[in-house]
Amino acid sequence: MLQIKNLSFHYKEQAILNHISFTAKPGEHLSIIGESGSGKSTLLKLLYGYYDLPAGQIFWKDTEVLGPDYNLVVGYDFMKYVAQEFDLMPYITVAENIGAFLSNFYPEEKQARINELLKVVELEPYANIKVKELSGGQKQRVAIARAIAKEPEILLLDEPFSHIDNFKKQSLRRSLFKYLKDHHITCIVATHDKDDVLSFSDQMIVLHDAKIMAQDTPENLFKNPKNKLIASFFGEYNDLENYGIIYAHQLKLHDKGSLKATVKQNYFKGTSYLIEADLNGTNVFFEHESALNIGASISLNVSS
Ligand SMILES: Nc1ncnc2c1ncn2[C@@H]1O[C@H](COP(=O)(O)OP(=O)(O)OP(=O)(O)O)[C@@H](O)[C@H]1O
Repeated sequence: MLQIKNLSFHYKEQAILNHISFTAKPGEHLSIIGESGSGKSTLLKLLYGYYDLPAGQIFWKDTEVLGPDYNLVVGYDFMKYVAQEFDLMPYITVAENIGAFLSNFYPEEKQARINELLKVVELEPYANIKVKELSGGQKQRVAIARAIAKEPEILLLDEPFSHIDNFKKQSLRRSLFKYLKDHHITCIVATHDKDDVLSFSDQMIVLHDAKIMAQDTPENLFKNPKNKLIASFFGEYNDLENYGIIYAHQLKLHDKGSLKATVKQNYFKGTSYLIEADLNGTNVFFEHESALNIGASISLNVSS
């Protein structure tokens, strides 16, 4: 079990993290979300032992994670960290980078393991290309493969797909998170992307004002967002008098709807349109299968 006990941290005077406590079980997948600057990366670095803790403790099983005051070399064998800036060896190939920390004792096993990892991150065609010739997204995939090469017990991922295009992102996400679950690797992900969280995380932590503002399953937080910050992570929403937070997909055009509004703008979203309308002087957003005439008077209903 990963245990974070009453952790506080500051770079200068201002607290970045204040009295943070949570746990993650072996094999569990936990996401950390929060606005830019809320301390997600700092928290991952602290979990990795990158800084000394002014207050609080971090344990993995019986081992206390300690910072550079206690460890000559930052980090522990049971844990790997893929930072936003990945640190690869540019003049050797993708396969050599992935295998850099694997034992040379059994060359065939080593090659099989490299091939398996190339498959997980979908980089088989690039095995023999030098890393300096790769794009940012390809480098990010090499960094992920190298981090899981020696099967860590915990993997810390900071915005793991931020450099990866939408063509690859969906299948890569499924492939990596399935691999981690199958191998019982605890995974802590800092992310801005709801798609990293909704289908894959067991728990989700929302950081705000240096504290944990909410912690629950993604499904519970999605279905009952207790404030606008949480709702905004999941999508377009409205804060309606008498109703509270209502996502755009919950507000529907309805002949007998009690909310009278005027269409202001249509935004094509692929599977539907996001319609912006004026409701008593307030902008509201709802989804609809087609665009509506600007200026049209409409009635809306809230559906569950
Ligand atoms: N090395 C540092 N020295 C001083 N302040 C820092 C340092 N690293 C981060 N900070 C500050 O700490 C706060 C938290 O930064 P952090 O990178 O942890 O946020 P984040 O939630 O990961 O942001 P983002 O989503 O933009 O990556 C920010 O205000 C940032 O400016």
